[in-house]
Parts: sequence; C-alpha cells; structure tokens
Amino acid sequence: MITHNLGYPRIGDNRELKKAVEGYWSERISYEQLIEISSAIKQKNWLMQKELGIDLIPSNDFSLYDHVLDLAFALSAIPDRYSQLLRNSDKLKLDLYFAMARGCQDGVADITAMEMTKWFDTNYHYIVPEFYKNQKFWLSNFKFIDEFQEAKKLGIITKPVILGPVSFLLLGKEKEEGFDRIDLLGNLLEAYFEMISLLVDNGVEWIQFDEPFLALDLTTEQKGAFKIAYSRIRKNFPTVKLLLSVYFGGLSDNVELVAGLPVDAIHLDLVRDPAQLEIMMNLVSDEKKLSLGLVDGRNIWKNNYENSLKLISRTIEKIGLERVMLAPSCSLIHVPCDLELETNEEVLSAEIKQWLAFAKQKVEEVVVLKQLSIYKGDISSIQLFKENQEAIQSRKISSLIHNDLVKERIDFIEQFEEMKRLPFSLRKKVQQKRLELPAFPTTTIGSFPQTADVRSWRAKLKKRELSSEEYNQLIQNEIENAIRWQEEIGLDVLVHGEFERNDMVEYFGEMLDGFVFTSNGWVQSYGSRCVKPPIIFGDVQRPNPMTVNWITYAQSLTSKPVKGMLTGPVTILKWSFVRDDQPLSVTCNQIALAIRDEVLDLEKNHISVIQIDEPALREGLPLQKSDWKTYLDWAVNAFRLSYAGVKDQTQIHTHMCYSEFNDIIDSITALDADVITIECSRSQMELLDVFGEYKYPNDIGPGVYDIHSPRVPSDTEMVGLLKKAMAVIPKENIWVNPDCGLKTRKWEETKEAIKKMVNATKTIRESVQV
Ligand SMILES: Nc1nc2c(c(=O)[nH]1)N[C@@H](CNc1ccc(C(=O)N[C@@H](CCC(=O)N[C@@H](CCC(=O)N[C@@H](CCC(=O)O)C(=O)O)C(=O)O)C(=O)O)cc1)CN2
Ligand code: MET
Ligand SMILES: [Zn+2]
Repeated sequence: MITHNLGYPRIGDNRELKKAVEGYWSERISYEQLIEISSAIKQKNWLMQKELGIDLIPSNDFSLYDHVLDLAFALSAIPDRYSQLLRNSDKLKLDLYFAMARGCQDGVADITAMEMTKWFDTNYHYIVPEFYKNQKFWLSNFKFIDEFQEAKKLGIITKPVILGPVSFLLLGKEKEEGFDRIDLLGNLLEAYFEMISLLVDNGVEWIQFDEPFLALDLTTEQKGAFKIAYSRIRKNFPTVKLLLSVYFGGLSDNVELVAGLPVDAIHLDLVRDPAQLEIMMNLVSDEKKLSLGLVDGRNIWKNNYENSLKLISRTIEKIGLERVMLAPSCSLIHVPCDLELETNEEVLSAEIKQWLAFAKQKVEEVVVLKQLSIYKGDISSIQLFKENQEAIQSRKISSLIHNDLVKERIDFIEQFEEMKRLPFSLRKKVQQKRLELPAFPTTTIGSFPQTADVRSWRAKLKKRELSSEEYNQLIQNEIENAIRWQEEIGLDVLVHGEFERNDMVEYFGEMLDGFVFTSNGWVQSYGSRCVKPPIIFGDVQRPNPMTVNWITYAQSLTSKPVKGMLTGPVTILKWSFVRDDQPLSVTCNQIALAIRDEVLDLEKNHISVIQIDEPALREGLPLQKSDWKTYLDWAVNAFRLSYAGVKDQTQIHTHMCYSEFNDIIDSITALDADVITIECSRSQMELLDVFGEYKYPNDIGPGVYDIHSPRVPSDTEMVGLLKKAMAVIPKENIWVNPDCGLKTRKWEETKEAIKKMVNATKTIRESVQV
C-alpha cells in the first residue's frame, strides 16, 4: 500500500512566499533572494512530508504565482503581445512570467495581463491560457525538472505533478475564431513527450497527471481526446508509472472511460463521491492501482478514521493490498498549512481545535490510516484511533453547535418569501426620484486601497498597542478622506471604502455567532493574495449590527448616497470552511437571515443604496449539470431572503466577479437586484453579451477596468469598452464602475484610474442623448 500526496500548500507556514514575491515586485528583495526563499519553502515541505512518512511526495506543486501559468510558460504558450519581453536571463524570464499574470506598464511596455478565473468550484484563481489556431508548443522553461532535481539532492525521489494535457486545453480559451482548442492536442502532446522524456531520463518513477475535467460533463469529442492523449503517452513511455488524478467530484458518466485509460493508477475523490469506488473496482483491470482520496482536501474537519477504514478494508478485500494507494482527496493548497500554529486559545478554543486538521495534519492522517489499515490486531486499543473517535464524538454532541432560536427562525422562512417588491420598472422610478442620479451613474465596488498603514493599525489593535477608540478614529479619518475625494472627482454613488475590514468574508465571520476564525489559517486565493477563511461550526446568528456605525458615519459626511456594503449569504458560505453535519442550504439560510437583519437596520438608518456582494455565486455551481438546479434554487432564495422586506425605495445592488454568466442568467435575473456590477474588462466585455441577448431587465454596471493589474487604463480604452457595452445593453440601464473592489491597488493608481473612468463617462454622456 502506497501513501501519497497530491500537492502541499506553497505559501509557506507564515506566508513567506507572499512576502517574498511582493518584496520582489517592489524591488525590496533581489531575484536571488526570491529563489532562495522559494527553495526554503519547497525543502521544508518535502522534508516534513518525508518525516511524517508519506511514500510518494509531490514536486512541481510549488508555484511563484499559479501552476496553470507555470505550465503555459513551460510550454511556450506565451501570447505574442509579450514578445518584446522575451529574454534569456533567468531574472528577465521571471519578469515575463509575472507580466503575463499582472500586466506590464513600465514606461516602455504597456501590455495587459492574461485573464484570471476561478479554479473549478474553489476560491483559487488561475491564469487562463490563450490559444491560437495551429499553435505549436515547445519546452522553454524547466521548473518541473528543476524541482525534481532539487528534491533528489535531498535524497527524495518525488512524484512530479503536471496538469494533464486535456485539462490544460480545456482550461484555456481560443483567442481567434475558426478552431476548437481541443484540435491543438496533437501539437501539445509533442511538448508533453519532451517533458516526460526529460523526467524519465532523470530518474522519475511516478508522474501525476491531474485531469480534474474528468469530474465534469464531457462531450464525445472531449472523451476521445483523453483516450488519444493517454494512449499516445503510454505508447511513447511504456515503463514510467502514470497516476491519473481526478478530484472535486465523482467520475459519473466518465467512469468507464477512465477505467479504460492505459495508466498505472487512478486517483478518486472519495470525499465528494464515495459511491464511485464500487463502480470503479468492478470496471478496472487487475494491473491498475486505485488511489483512495479519503482525507478532505477542501475542508478542515478531522477525518473520521472509522468511516475511512471501512472503505479501505473493503477495497483491500476486493482488489488486494498491493493495489491500494491512500491520499487526500485533492491538492492541499485549499486548506491552511498547520493547525499547530494556532496557539491563541482566545481565538480558537481547544474544544473546537480538536475537531480540525489542516494540511500538515491531513498528511499525518493519510499515514495513520495506512498504519491502522495494515494493523493486524484490534485497532480500538490504539491510542491514535481512540483519540480520533473521541474528537469526532465530541463534535457530534457539543453544546456549542446548536441554537434553538436560529432553528425556529429558519422554520418560519416561508413567510418572508411573500414580502414582494414592486416590479423593477416601477421600483426604478421610485428610487430615481429619491436618488436623482445622472445618466450612466458612476460608482465603485466598495473597497479602496488597504494600505500598509491601515493594516498596521489593525495589527496594533490586535496586539492592544492601539485602543479601539484610537483605531476607530484612524479608520474614520480614512473614510472621511475617501468621501471627500469621491465628491471632488464627481462620483455619483459613493462608498465608505471598507477600511475597517480585514476581508469581506472574515470580517462578517468575526461578528456572527456560529463562526470561529484562525490566527494564521491562510489559503492562497490568487498570486500573492491569501485569505483566512472563517470556520462555520454551528448555528449562525447576528448578535449585533456589523456595519451600521461605519456606513452611517460615512453617510453623515455627504449629501450623495453612500452604499451600505455587505457580503451575501452564498459568498460567506462558499468562502468559509463549512460544517458538514447539515445541508449547505440550511447554513446558507441562517446566514441570509443574519444579513437580512443588517440590511433592515441599514434601511432604518436611512441608507438608500445597499450592495450585497455575491462574487461566489457562480463558483458555488456544482461541477455536474445535473446538480445545478437544486443549488441555484437554494442559492437564489438565500440571496432574496437576505433583503426580503426592504422598501421599494431602497436600491439593492449586487456584485459578481470572475464569472461566466451564460449558464446561469435566469438565476441572476431571479436575484432581482436593482443593479448588478460585474467583472468584464479582462474579457473585453465578452461577458456582457449574454445579458444583451437575454434582454436582462435590470440595471448593469459592466466593469470598465481591470483592478487586478497595477496597470492604469487610458480613458479612450474605457470609452471603447462603454461603447461596446452600449451595443448590447440599453443605455438607460448602464452604470459605470471598475471590475471589482480596489483594496489590492495603491492609492496612486486608484486615483488616476477612477478619475479617467469619470472622464470617460463624461465623454459618453456628451456623445449620447439619454
Ligand atoms: N475571502 C475572499 N475571497 C476572495 C476575494 C476576497 O476579497 N475575499 N476576492 C477575490 C480575489 N481574491 C482575493 C483574495 C485576497 C485578497 C487580499 O487582499 N488579501 C490580503 C489579506 C487580507 C487580510 O486578511 N488582511 C488582514 C491581515 C493583513 C496582514 O497581512 N497583516 C500583517 C500585519 C500588518 C502590518 O503590521 O503591517 C500580518 O499579519 O503579518 C488585515 O487587513 O487585517 C493579502 O493577501 O494581502 C484580495 C483578493 C475572490 N476571492
Ligand atoms: C471579490 S468582490 C469584492 C467586493 C467588495 N465589496 C470589494 O469592493 O472589495
Ligand atoms: Zn469582485
């Protein structure tokens, strides 16, 4: 029986990578220092996994920005617009790599970034490969082999992890007409052969090919591509061991296809779909191993050894010990590094801590499961097993979890559904009378730059180096400056800037009952950006108002409307670690009721516009279409519940980013927000087409500039994008705003860009009669 891991967090226990990469971008550290810090993280991870006793340790799971970009870069899938940056030195190559991720504006070059989007149903974002007709691929970067060699020097023969060829193509996007990216498979395989041959020459024994698309619905052609890819790889490399890994879902209709692929081992996500194991065991031939993904790589609850051991012994009985591999369900990049770093009991109590496992603990769980499953005697006498069962039991019966008041409120949900508003067209008139907005109203998405100063005040507040009065005063000053600046440049609907928030989800988690948070539970979201997802362990309710003081303070400074700014129930749910002892829909409704309390309090305090962000609505969509309807029904209901009972004169906004809306436009419409602001600019307004075709009835603010890049767009570019928007959306319905919040930007860039955005709007207002 072999234990292995699919990928370990690369950010470092204390976000060393984030600090190093950002240090490199701002020229505080050198190329050499960045490489040194990266190596230290990799080595620490490898040695730790070795020490814990994992048999097959992954390499090439590290990345300086994103593993999909790494592969595109290795295979020379570098769009032409970057050609002026192609250079030979290692440092300049790295600068090109970062330019692809972040855009480049340095006085000489002015190049947009590649698109970024969500990695399946996670809060991790990858860089979208760009594909062209007849594109050729060749190896020009060698990270996958360098990392293997690096680990080999430490005496560890790792298992390189490489995104499989079919998933790589499917994750990308055609950048010209007249071909399907799957047609590039033949060309792409040539480069994969080079890659594999280098690995084999250097002594690789196992290669892990990740093909998460096998957990999604596939066309016949796509299925065919998998057959071609793996039979050609096998033919060229008959002896190297291939592990095909599928995660985030069950194989469903693809199970026969996968069982038949000529690989040496198949990894299954048994957390998402335990039932697929029996089906696979019946189909798979004798020479193949099965890797059981039993330890949840997407959540932080301790593994229930009793349940896992049942599945393992069933598998041993059916296919034999030699053919069983044990692993986490997916890469561990989606969970924090190490629970032992949580030492502050005031933040995370011992009672709750004993229910949890982070990445390092999950690696240990895999090893212990192997030991327990090959143990010949009675495992109930083994300490590790006993402790595990006690922890599982303690969570089941804990009094912390259940709150009868919350359960009663949930039972009365139906009555809220009857709180209907006027239809949008009539509401719009009532709201316009109150707000008196010009044509093409301008606004921003909520956050303004989270400067080092603002963060340091929060850090000092935590360490009690600032009193809460001092902290509040500092934040109020920021809000006042932000309001003054917004008035000065002529924005129409203002925001308070979210300076008081560490994160749009964690902030609310900290104030709601039923949540705990961590001190160091960081998870990578994209590039150097990380989040600390709160943990929902029990029934949720709002003991006190969460935002009312800040928003009413901001509103008191101006006669223009200031938006109340809330995170929606689906997003709070999706970006937290969620309890697994009740349906997600129930937890979501509990959160919705808590947000609704806040909405109604804001309304009572004369806030005329309230934004309820739902950037994770699309990402929550199940991977298989057959599950969509159920999800969309409860997600849309929860959103509507969060504002149920507001008056017609209160304008409800929502915001979404990184989403393909094509498939869910009905549900977006059913949210019935008065205004939706969406991410659009990296895709040059392509995302808007569906709203036009569908004749989406309410107002839309298509993002006219990409906030994820430090690059400042010109007003001409924004005028161009607005004209594109006007070609598909009635002009009366258009708002003007950036793609998303500005918290990751610097003030300098923000001020310049928003000013240009307001100018672009003026140009548009002058050019059309509304
Ligand atoms: N949860 C979530 N998911 C999301 C988004 C989001 O906003 N939130 N946005 C989309 C894109 N993803 C993003 C994810 C993270 C960030 C982001 O800016 N993260 C910050 C951390 C935010 C945070 O929690 N800040 C804390 C802690 C900050 C910190 O690092 N403090 C220092 C100390 C500071 C000092 O002394 O100067 C430390 O702990 O070492 C705070 O402000 O209080 C970062 O990585 O830099 C942005 C976008 C999609 N998914
Ligand atoms: C990821 S969506 C962000 C929305 C939030 N209101 C902000 O402006 O930061
Ligand atoms: Zn956003």
